[in-house]
Amino acid sequence: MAVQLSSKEDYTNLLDKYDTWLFDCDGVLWEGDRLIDGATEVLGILRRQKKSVLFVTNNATKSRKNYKKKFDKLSVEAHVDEIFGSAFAAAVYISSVIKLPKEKKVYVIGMSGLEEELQEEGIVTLGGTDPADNTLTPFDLKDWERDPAVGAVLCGLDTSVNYTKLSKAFQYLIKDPNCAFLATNEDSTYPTADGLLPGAGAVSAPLRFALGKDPVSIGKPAGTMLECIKAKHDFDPARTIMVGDRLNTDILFGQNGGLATLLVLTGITKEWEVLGPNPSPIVPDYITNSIGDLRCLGP
Ligand SMILES: O=C(O)[C@H](O)[C@H](O)COP(=O)(O)O
Ligand SMILES: [Mg+2]
Repeated sequence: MAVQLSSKEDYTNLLDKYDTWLFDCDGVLWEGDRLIDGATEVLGILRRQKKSVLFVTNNATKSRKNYKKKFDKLSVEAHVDEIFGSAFAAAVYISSVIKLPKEKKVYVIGMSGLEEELQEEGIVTLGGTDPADNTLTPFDLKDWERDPAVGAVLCGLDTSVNYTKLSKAFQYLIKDPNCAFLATNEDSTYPTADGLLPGAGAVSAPLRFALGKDPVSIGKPAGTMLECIKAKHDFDPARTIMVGDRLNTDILFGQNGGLATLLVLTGITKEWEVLGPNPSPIVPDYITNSIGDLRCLGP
């Protein structure tokens, strides 16, 4: 059963128990460009208490450098080495886990941040923000020449997804049985400042349906991102807590990694999903309304 945090003593105990705090971003620190009330103060409190603060987002629309600019714009202290996104994890996965040969290319359904992380890892990309792929002109297969060098299709949140991109990705995956089908993450929805929108999982869903198979999903709850974090930061899983808003990504990611988990209710998950009447089988260690509740630990 999740421990519902409410008193200053509850939050103080959490502060004493955990040295490393992993924060999900969308729905925990912000919704779109709107900061969650108190988030900046609480991050400041944790840093003053000499806690390690890391950011772990499934949002593949931005590279780590882009996220650093977003943090700066929102006046939230963050260092690029503290930021881990599924775009970065996907680049590491392709280069270091499946070790895609350098002569192979990746067809991308995704945005510039994803392309940037892949290209920084030395991976040649097709699709993505290429104007030839960002068109509503009907796709005509006889006018298109498949690039045989494509060895993987990677899907991330793409707010410009279209039939041309889906068709090219589909062709790459049915014509070459060795072409890897990858997704940065499979979040069903995306919490913006003005409400829910379809998430990255809804972008790859047409391909899953047309192909009759699922992609390898690299983001939370998969362990790839935690492996990326371990490669850069020393931390004790027993004294590390993952703070998230989605049970089947953030909380499961924490549990898979042997971390403590704190669910906040400022994003996707609603209280009844944890407390009943029909609770999820994924049960966080702790639950609180907002990360802002930890302000009581200030100044
Ligand atoms: O659709 C998506 O990609 C996700 O909703 C979104 O970007 C999740 O980001 P996170 O909550 O992991 O920061
Ligand atoms: Mg989130």
